[in-house]
Amino acid sequence: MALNGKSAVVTGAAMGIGRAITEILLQNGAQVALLDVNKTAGESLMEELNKQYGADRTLFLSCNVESEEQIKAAFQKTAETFGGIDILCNNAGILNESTWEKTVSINLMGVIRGTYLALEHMSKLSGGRGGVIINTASMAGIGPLPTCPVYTATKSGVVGFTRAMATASAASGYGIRINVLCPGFVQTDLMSNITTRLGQFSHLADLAHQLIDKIGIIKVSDVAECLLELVTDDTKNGEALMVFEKGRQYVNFPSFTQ
Ligand SMILES: NC(=O)C1=CN([C@@H]2O[C@H](COP(=O)(O)OP(=O)(O)OC[C@H]3O[C@@H](n4cnc5c(N)ncnc54)[C@H](O)[C@@H]3O)[C@@H](O)[C@H]2O)C=CC1
Ligand SMILES: CCCCC/C=C\C=C\C(=O)C/C=C\C/C=C\CCCC(=O)O
Repeated sequence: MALNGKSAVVTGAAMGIGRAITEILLQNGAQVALLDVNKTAGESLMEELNKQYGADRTLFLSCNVESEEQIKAAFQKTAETFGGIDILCNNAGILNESTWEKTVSINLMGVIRGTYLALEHMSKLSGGRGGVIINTASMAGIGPLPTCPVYTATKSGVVGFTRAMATASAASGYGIRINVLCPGFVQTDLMSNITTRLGQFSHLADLAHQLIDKIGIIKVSDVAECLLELVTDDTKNGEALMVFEKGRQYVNFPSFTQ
């Protein structure tokens, strides 16, 4: 899919990986609605991007992915402003093992809420143009991160949801491809001051550091380049793409259908 003139929505767009995703979509010609719960950071980023890409290319919408109502309103506003929705990046996420119900609500339920509400705008069965949905999971969703069992569970959930929805979409004729990004450690705010957010597992922080030494830390731009591949390559549906210091790798899952 070529991105020129396409309309995209990115959740958790104000900083970190979401910001890098927003920038790569803009660089490739898309119009982007930035959804984030952090109004100050979101509005200031939109001002910066407006100067760089032109005022008609971005739209900041204050939106908490825990709220169905707020997502619905944000998608409606995006569709009215840009004339539809072609790309959704469900990226917003947190890591907090102490407030674990909130972690589930944002990381897993937020992705499901966003996807289901987007179908109303994107699915060819409900008058949409089809398109692509990319969910941000983590390598933690493939192999466990022992310091963060609930975070790991949400990311495994996002991988499973994406793969099942991708097959459901193809079998139903939605015209939407759905893929999942699985980054390793990425230099963002989520990685800093993490020890308190590991809750009852903070004593295991050394295990995480050993993993970091093993797989390295990458830049947000490395993740954004993988997103671009998953969005633009029309052959990719139901794929999980890992990205870490050694490079990128599609996950080979066992197949039970042959
Ligand atoms: N940084 C890392 O090492 C990795 C991060 N990830 C995932 O990438 C995604 C983005 O994380 P980062 O950029 O690292 O984090 P970050 O903390 O730098 O940025 C997260 C953004 O999401 C927004 N956000 C948080 N809760 C929200 C909510 N309820 N509704 C709307 N927006 C909300 C924040 O305001 C912020 O702008 C997350 O899903 C995270 O789990 C995956 C693998 C590794
Ligand atoms: C192959 C096994 C799983 C590898 C998981 C790799 C990376 C996942 C990263 C994330 O999704 C989230 C980022 C940070 C994780 C949390 C703890 C790191 C602790 C760092 C610290 O204490 O400074």
